[in-house]
Amino acid sequence: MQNFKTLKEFFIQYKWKYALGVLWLLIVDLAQLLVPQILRTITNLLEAGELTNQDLVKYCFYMIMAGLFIGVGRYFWRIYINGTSRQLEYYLRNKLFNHLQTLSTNYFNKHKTGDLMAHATNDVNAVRMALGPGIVMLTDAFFITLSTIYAMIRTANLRLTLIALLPLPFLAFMVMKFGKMIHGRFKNVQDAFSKLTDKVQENFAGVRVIKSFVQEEKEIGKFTDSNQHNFKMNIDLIKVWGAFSPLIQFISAISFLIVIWYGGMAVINNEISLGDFIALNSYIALLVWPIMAIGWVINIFQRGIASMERLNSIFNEKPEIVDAENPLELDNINGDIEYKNVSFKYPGSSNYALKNISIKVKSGNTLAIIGRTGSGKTTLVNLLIRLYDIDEGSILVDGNDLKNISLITLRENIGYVPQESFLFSTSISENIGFSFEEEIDEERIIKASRLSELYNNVVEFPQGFNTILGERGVTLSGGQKQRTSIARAIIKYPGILILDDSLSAVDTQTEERILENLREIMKSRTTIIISHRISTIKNADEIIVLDNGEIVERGKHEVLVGLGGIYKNIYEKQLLEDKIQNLL
Ligand SMILES: Nc1ncnc2c1ncn2[C@@H]1O[C@H](COP(=O)(O)OP(=O)(O)OP(=O)(O)O)[C@@H](O)[C@H]1O
Repeated sequence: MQNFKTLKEFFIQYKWKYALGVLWLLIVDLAQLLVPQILRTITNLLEAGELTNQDLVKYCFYMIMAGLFIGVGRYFWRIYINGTSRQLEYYLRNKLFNHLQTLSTNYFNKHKTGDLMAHATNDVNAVRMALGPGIVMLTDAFFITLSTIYAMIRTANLRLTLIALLPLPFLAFMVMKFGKMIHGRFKNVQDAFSKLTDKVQENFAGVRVIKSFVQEEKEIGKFTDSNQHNFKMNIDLIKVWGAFSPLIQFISAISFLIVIWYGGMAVINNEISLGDFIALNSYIALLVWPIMAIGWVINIFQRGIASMERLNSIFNEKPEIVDAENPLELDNINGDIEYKNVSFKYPGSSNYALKNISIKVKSGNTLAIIGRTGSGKTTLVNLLIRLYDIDEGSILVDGNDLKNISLITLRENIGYVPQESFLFSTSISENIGFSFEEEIDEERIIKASRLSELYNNVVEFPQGFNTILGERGVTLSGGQKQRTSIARAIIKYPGILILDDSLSAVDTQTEERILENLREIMKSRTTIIISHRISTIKNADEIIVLDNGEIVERGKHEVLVGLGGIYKNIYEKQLLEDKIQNLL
């Protein structure tokens, strides 16, 4: 039950709805208890030959009224309890999504998307079941059982009631035994489903790679294994569950048998009337449901607790990157950047991704970064947007330690174009205006798209800027996707613009035009360009060459060519490639 503490706020807010629901449920249960009493009276009158037509009409009317009452009552408890549990589902899913949004990138490196999706669907659902239908069954199991036993004792006698209820302790024992097994197997089912979802998600996301490497068969095989495992875990659960339900029914049927046997004998011996016998039978029939419900309740609560445990482990996860105590809220950032002796290892890694990095970039200047793959270029900019925090050295922006600037100020003032252009499945204009909460002028969208040399392409689409992109923007070419990402970053005129290999899919003439446009708007701002192409970075104010996490060369293009090191090497290779290209 400790696990449900996370939902305290919700319970406080909705306690009256739950209370009303339970109240209606109790009223219905009471009305149900009246029916055997009416039957008993009718039978007794019949047996005594005293039942008149008028009595018959009266008792039938009572039965109809009880039925109506039960029907109306059921409607209300469903609205209050099940309706509130749907509200809980909504609340929990929102809470989960909001919390996940606060977590740092590193959390998403460690946890698979499929797993998180399973939490948001299966686990939330299991908690809803526990706190909706579970509560109904718990109330019923408790209240009907007690009140029915009380009514049985009053109708017949203690001895007969006790004999009829003899199988109950055995039932409780079985329920406990099975409950444990069900809990374990249900957890396995949840895990298997997570893995399956993950496999499906990864396959669909990577469908182009799978097809181009002709790996469909292998992937189908892997999926089948995962599906088979999921199936097996479900079967394992069904096996226990399948034995559990009939066993409970069997045990309750024994109670029936006892009532018929001993009750019949009691009628013969004139210990109880025929009406009492009929009522006892009806009570046992009434008891079957709560006895069954005990099993269900245990099962549903076991599942709910297991799922809440899993959800709590996410809720307990703290974001690694957080604001300082009194963070600086700046109106804007000019773009003076300084890295002072920065060294960095990724969490869990023993190798340095960056070693002793010192850089100074003045606002209005362009810094370019080049180097072999894996040399630390992306890491360098990841630190500037605080996707990770550093332990060694410091980074200053406009003279302030990065950690003291509020994350919102920092990120709102940085325009970041990542290496992989991720676009959302909405229109092009919504993708470009992504950083704005309100809808923005078409003029601004057009201007940003002109600056990123995307405009001419988009106007050729029949729907223009309203063109809806498929998942991951498949309706656009690689270069168009990159330029949409650039438009998305520059539309907010950021103090710092970061292009992480963002022109690699654009031809050199277009690239030249984009850089020219950017030079114009970034005059009083800072630009950081990462590239493998010399043509992209040759006009930068400073170029640094990274190798194995260290700056090995730095300076302007001409200086670096003069050094005769890695930069010159890359430059000459690219010149040669261009010459060969021109010859073809
Ligand atoms: N999340 C991570 N966890 C652990 N190590 C990482 C992580 N991301 C990157 N690395 C490692 O850090 C090093 C630098 O990676 P980085 O992405 O900065 O290289 P890069 O120069 O941008 O490469 P590329 O040109 O291929 O984009 C690499 O050795 C890489 O394996």
